[in-house]
Amino acid sequence: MPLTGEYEPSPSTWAADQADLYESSGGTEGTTMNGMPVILLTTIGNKSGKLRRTPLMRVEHNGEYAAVASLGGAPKHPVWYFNVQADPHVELRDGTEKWDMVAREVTGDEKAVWWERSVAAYPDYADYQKKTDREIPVFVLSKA
Ligand SMILES: C[C@H](OP(=O)(O)OC[C@@H](O)[C@@H](O)[C@@H](O)Cn1c2nc(=O)[nH]c(=O)c-2cc2ccc(O)cc21)C(=O)N[C@@H](CCC(=O)N[C@@H](CCC(=O)O)C(=O)O)C(=O)O
Repeated sequence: MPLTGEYEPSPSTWAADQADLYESSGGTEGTTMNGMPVILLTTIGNKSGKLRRTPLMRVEHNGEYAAVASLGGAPKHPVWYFNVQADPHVELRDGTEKWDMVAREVTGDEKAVWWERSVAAYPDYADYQKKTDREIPVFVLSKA
């Protein structure tokens, strides 16, 4: 069931601009960063109830995706993390395709497998984790 609600762009304009281009082009533009593939995650704001759209690096394996709450290795989680924690029903756009997904935070061995996949897809994640004592959380998104 697609998420409904009023869309509220992020104040982080570079990300909001990419999210808007990605969505408004139906996934034909705004689909990369530095030449690497990007997906678009839609969540429900856990305080506002508004739709929030967040570009993330694309990490896919057998139809499941990782959502890596890296925020460039900042000391705090990105706030979209708390949206997904509060309501794991999300939407993921990968290019022109879009699905309802259910997110679960992974830990332990499962996280290690998905972290390896994430770093393979986007090596900067390893640098971000070195930058911070915060353990960068990873959600795995499966088709609803
Ligand atoms: C700036 C802030 O954004 P954020 O949710 O913390 O997410 C920060 C970043 O992760 C986000 O900008 C990402 O898109 C950045 N980003 C990546 N961020 C990552 O963490 N990982 C990535 O792999 C990644 C890749 C990427 C690729 C392209 C690109 O353009 C951006 C990319 C934001 O939007 N804040 C809003 C609130 C947003 C929100 O969800 N509010 C909730 C409440 C949240 C709460 O406070 O609990 C609500 O509406 O209820 C505000 O300050 O008004």
